Amino acid sequence: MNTPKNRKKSAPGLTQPTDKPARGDTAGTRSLLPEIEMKRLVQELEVHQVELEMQNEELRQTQEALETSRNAFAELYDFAPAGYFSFDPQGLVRSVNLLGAQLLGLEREHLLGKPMSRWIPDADGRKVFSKHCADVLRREGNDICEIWLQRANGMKFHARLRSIAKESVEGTHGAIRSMIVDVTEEEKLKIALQNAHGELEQKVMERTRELLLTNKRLVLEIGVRKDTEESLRMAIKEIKQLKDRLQAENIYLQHEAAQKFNFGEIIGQSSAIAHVFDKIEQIASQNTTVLLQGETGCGKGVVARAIHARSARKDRAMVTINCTALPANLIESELFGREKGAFTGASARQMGRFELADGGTIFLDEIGEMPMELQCKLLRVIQDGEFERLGSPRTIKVDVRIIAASNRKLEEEIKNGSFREDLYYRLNVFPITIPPLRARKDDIRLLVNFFVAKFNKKIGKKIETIPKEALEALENYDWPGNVRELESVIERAIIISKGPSLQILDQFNTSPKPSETSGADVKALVDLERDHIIHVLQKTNWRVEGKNGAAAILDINPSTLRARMRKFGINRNSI
Ligand SMILES: Nc1ncnc2c1ncn2[C@@H]1O[C@H](COP(=O)(O)OP(=O)(O)OP(=O)(O)O)[C@@H](O)[C@H]1O
Repeated sequence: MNTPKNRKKSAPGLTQPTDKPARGDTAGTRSLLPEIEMKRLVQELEVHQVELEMQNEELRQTQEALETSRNAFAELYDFAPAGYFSFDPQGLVRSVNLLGAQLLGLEREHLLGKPMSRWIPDADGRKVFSKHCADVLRREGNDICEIWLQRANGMKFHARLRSIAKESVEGTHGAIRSMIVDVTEEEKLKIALQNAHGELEQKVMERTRELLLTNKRLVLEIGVRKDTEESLRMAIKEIKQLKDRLQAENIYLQHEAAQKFNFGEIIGQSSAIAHVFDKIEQIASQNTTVLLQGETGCGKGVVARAIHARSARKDRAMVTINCTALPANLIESELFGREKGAFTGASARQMGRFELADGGTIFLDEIGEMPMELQCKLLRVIQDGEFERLGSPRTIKVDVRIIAASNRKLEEEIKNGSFREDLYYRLNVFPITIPPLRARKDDIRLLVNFFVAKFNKKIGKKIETIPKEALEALENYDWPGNVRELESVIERAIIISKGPSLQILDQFNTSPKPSETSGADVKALVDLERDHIIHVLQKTNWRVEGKNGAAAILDINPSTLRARMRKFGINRNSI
């Protein structure tokens, strides 16, 4: 900015030198100051004048800028988003912006100089306001209060006042400037929020109460369940005990039933077979040699197995030797074993059946068929438990229980000279005679049922009934082949039966019955067998083996047929 001093230096050209005396100058003054001095003064005056004019201009511009700024401020003030009020210490409105007047629904001039309390509808609010003003003035700081205000149209709104004290100048009491905002919506939201919060809390409390109750119930239920579980466990234990007892009873009953109707695998309820059962019971646990006698197929094999199964040797083997099934020249090596090269064809060392049966039982089936020379060796084994393998001088000692069986009357064989008497007495320590099936007809029905069940299972049939006539026919038949024959008849019938009823196609020849006790009749039966074998052999031109051989026609093994032939002394030359 140009200071007057500067301007004095920088604008010398502005001064207009003049020779004329200054206006108003008296003649006396002119006479006092030299003219040159006068001119200089005039020049200076002119410079001052110019400077004043410039300063005037500057002032005017500053005033204009001030006016513009004031207008802008007034606009800002009027249209600010809050009501601006200033009050004197008594609460009279000194100034208010446009929005402030609009908040109260009035023209600005109707507010100025009026007490603010006029628009505070309630006495409490008025108290709050005057206290607020006093506090603001006293603290000369920022303070907030909330009161209800009432518009000119009577509508109330919730107002928030944020006030500040205006410094008092000397001699004045200062003033309060307040910004007033309508917070009705905000308050409503706040209340709604508070209500929602309250509701939420209420709900949480209710839910918590419910959960606590549920929890309590659950705890009770768990207790009840635990009790139930405990009683269930007890019940299961009791059931198990009952089951065990039932099973035991069942086993006992089954045992009873077995005792009553069968004996292990031996089926029968007749008094004749019951007598056999008693004998088995008596002798099974002993080491005694047993001689089983009875017709072919009557069950000597099953009785031998029953004795072994009830003996202390049951866990060791029962070795069976069918003396008819073995060729005469092999019986010895089969029984006692052989060393390699003991005879032509003995390519390897072989253990005999007596050695195999060591600790167990040996069942010598069809003992009557045993060649005389071997009977002696057998006697030695029975007496001393000793023998030698074929081709070996070494004596072997064994512990074997002997059960022998014969379908021939051995006493007769002794008489015929085909069986050693001493061996017979050694074997006949405990004889058991198994009655033929015709002597125990009471067992037939039971045996039929047993075989039907057995072959149903084996063949996969479902035979459920046996016609009365069929049963009667079976009961009336004499069964020369005994139980084996009955078993074959039932197996055949099951195979051919269609549907659930048993069909028996076999024709049973019920020729006059031989007396069961007569020894002569038994002999007659043997003779019948001998005659029949001779008859068949003659028909086949003495061919034993092969498709059209006598063995095939008789439905027996060729070695069995040969044994029978030996037994009956049948040979082509002698007939
Ligand atoms: N009481 C029975 N209960 C059930 N099955 C029996 C009975 N008796 C015999 N059997 C059966 O009959 C068939 C012949 O029995 P087993 O071989 O014991 O007779 P066996 O008298 O030894 O005959 P063989 O003198 O020809 O050697 C076998 O299948 C056997 O299971």
